[in-house]
Amino acid sequence: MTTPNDPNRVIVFDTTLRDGEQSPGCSMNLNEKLEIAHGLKDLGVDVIEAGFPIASPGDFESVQEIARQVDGPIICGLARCNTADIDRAADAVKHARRPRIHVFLATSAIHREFKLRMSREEILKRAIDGVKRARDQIADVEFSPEDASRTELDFLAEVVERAVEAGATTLNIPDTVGYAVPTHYADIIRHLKKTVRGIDKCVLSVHCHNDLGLAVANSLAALKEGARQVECTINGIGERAGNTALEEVVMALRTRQDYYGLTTGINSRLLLPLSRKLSHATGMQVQRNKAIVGQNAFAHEAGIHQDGMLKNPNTYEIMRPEDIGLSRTELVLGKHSGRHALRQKISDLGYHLSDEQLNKVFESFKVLADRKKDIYDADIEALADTQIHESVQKVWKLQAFTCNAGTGTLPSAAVSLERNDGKIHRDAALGDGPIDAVFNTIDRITGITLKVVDYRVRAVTFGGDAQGEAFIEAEYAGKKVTTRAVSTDIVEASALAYLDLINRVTARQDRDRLKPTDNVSHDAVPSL
Ligand SMILES: CC(=O)SCCNC(=O)CCNC(=O)[C@H](O)C(C)(C)COP(=O)(O)OP(=O)(O)OC[C@H]1O[C@@H](n2cnc3c(N)ncnc32)[C@H](O)[C@@H]1OP(=O)(O)O
Ligand SMILES: CC(C)C(=O)C(=O)O
Repeated sequence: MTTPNDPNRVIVFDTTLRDGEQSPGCSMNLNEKLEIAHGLKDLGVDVIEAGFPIASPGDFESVQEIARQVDGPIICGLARCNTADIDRAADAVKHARRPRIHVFLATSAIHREFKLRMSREEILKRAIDGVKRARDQIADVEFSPEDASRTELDFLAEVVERAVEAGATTLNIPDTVGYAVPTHYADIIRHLKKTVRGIDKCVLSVHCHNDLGLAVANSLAALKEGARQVECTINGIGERAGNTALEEVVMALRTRQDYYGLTTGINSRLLLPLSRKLSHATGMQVQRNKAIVGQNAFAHEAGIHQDGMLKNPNTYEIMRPEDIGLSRTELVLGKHSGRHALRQKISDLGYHLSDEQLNKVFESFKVLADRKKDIYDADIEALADTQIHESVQKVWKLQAFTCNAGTGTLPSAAVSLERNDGKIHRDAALGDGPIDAVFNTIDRITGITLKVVDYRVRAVTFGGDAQGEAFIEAEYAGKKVTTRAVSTDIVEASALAYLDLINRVTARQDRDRLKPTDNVSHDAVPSL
């Protein structure tokens, strides 16, 4: 039997594989169902409604295999109130260590009149017969008066009482069409608890649909009134707008233990992995802002929130991400973010900018965020690199140069550089061409030799006075760096670009010479 000893322990009845699978586009094959069923067992659900065995040979086989292979939870099969359905369900679940049959019959006037075409008396008889037939085969029988929330209260109480008398061990009160609202649903549960004889011998269960977006709220309201089984599905999948989302109801009970005083047997850290597994199996994506398992559920973009989160996560999070299986909260950078979050991101990316540098990056970040929806780490790196690049102290400045090239002459260059101490350094060298000669001369003056691995020039404007851009990719101490410079003279553009790389290397060497205690933003110097 399923009645837990602890009166505050809620039985989690998962119907992902039955009601969940009824949602269009969510059909699963046998292997997928087995995989989900094992996941549900690991998650710690108490009951797995594995399918509706009469529905198809495939459904029967799935329920049967789950009953055979998944040991731990109660394995349940659904049946209408007729002999064939009940016997088929009994056959499917019989191999489970703890089998259950779930029989249902609609009780509301609209279903009686238009769907079943049965009188109240016929409904009572079919319900009693159904429960008895199930009880004859399996000791654990759940009965559901379908569309209970739209059923006349007195008749609902009568059907439920007769089902108890017939041997039902769990009484489920479905809000089949998601019509209930929390106070109304709580009233129904309270009324049944007060008026139905023998109801205390059964577990009172709730099964809610989300047509008005109230499935979880209604379930919680019923649990507060004394229901002790909640029927739900992973990601809230199910007919139409879905069922009560397991992850939401479980985390609500856990987070608001102070209010409900109820517990479940769920290992909440497996919620996200199972949610993802189900999405993959069904192809049904979880909406980004879905509670608990949505991509945004633990993501913050607003600067004021990010600042609060960095100071103390409790300011804007009521659950810890790791409690649902997420490694950490995400601070998403976007147009609403502030300096605190940007600083954190920049630091996570390995930069150590000064306040002044950060402010400059922040300004360009805001301009970028206005234009761009998603800001990636690479965007932030580019902004930080640009800022660092601009703030590198220029040790060497090009003062003058000449170069010679032509048929029958050796390509040569003479270069004059000014160091930042004001001294002028001059030298000359040969090369494979005039530009190579300029680079060689710069090497001789500065004492640094770069290995150029890529070199390109292109015109960046039009006409005879077009600006030429020189692009250089070079290697120094095993690290690659690129730069570009623009001039109307392509040899000068090349010399400027090369000198820019030399300046970065020099800055890096200077940094290495500085003591760690110096009040300088050392790591702001890009590595070469
Ligand atoms: C609220 C819920 O989620 S209930 C579960 C709903 N899930 C499903 O329906 C999915 C699986 N269903 C199926 O594969 C098919 O509907 C089957 C195999 C069960 C039945 O198929 P069919 O025999 O062709 O009947 P069909 O689905 O067209 O109609 C349902 C019949 O069951 C009857 N019925 C509905 N609920 C019940 C019930 N709880 N007890 C007895 N009979 C019922 C209907 O009145 C109708 O009977 P009728 O043929 O005499 O008019
Ligand atoms: C079979 C019952 C419990 C059902 O799925 C519903 O009423 O929604």
